Amino acid sequence: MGFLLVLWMQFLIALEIFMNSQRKLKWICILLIIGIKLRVFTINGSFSETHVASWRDALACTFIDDTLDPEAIPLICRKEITDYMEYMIKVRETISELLSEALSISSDYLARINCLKSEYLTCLYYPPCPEPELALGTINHSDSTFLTMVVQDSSGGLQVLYQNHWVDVPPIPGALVVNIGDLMQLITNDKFKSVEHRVLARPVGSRVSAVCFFFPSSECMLKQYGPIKELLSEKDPPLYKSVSNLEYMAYYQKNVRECTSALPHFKL
Ligand SMILES: O=C(O)CCC(=O)C(=O)O
Ligand SMILES: [Fe+2]
Repeated sequence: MGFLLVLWMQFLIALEIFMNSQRKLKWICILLIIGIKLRVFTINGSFSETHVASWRDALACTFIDDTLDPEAIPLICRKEITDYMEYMIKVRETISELLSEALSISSDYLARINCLKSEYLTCLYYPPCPEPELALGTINHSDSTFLTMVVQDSSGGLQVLYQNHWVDVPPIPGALVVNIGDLMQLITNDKFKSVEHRVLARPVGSRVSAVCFFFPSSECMLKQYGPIKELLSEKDPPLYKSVSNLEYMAYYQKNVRECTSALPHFKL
C-alpha cells in the first residue's frame, strides 16, 4: 500500500505540473490532436444553451492491447504514466476475476472475451471555476466503456446518482474508484449497473484525477458483445441487442449531447 500511495502521489503531482505547464496551449485550442496516440484537450461539451459545460482539461492516451510507445507520452510525466499503467493492468486482472466470480461464471470469463484488454487513460485537470453554479467539472454521464478505474486527489467533488440523489464519493488515500461501464451492464444483462456520475466545479483550488477506461483488444473491436449466455434463462431473458465496441462508441459520440447514456438505444 505504501508503494501504491507513493506511485499515485508522484503520478498526480506530475500530472498537475504538466497540466499547468500547458496552460497557454490549453486555452488557445479546444482540441489539439498530437498524432492519434496522445491528445491534449479542453472539453467544454456542447455550447448549446440547454447544456452545462465541463470545466476541465485533459491529457489522454490510448493503450491498444495494453501497449503504447512510451515516446508518445510527454517526458515530464512519461515514467509516472508508464508505471501507473503497469499497475492498472495488474489490478485489472484481479478485478476481472472478482467480477466474473460475482457473476457466478468461470473466473477467467471476462479475461477470455477480451473486453478489458485496451485502455484509454484520461488525466484530468479541473481549474478553479469563476462561476461554478453555471458549470460542472464533468457533466452527468455514465461511462460508455466496459470498466473504469479512477484515482482522484484529495479535493473531492465526484458524485454518483443513487436513488435520485447525488451522493459524494469521498477521496480515500490509496483507494481506487471502480465504475461499471454501459457495455458491462449490457453483457451482464443488468446484473451490474453502470452508474450515472459527475464532478462538481469549484471556485477555488484545482483538482486532478486519472480515469482509466477499459475496452476490448484490437482484434475484438468489431466483435459483437451481447448478454452473456450463462446469465440468461427463461426467467432472465436478454434485455439488450448485441453490439460491437466500435458501433456502441459511434452511437454514443453522435448522441451524447441528448442523453447521459447510449444504453437505452440498445434495449430489446
Ligand atoms: O474526474 C473524475 O473523478 C471522474 C471523471 C469521469 O467520470 C470521466 O471522465 O468519465
Ligand atoms: Fe465517468
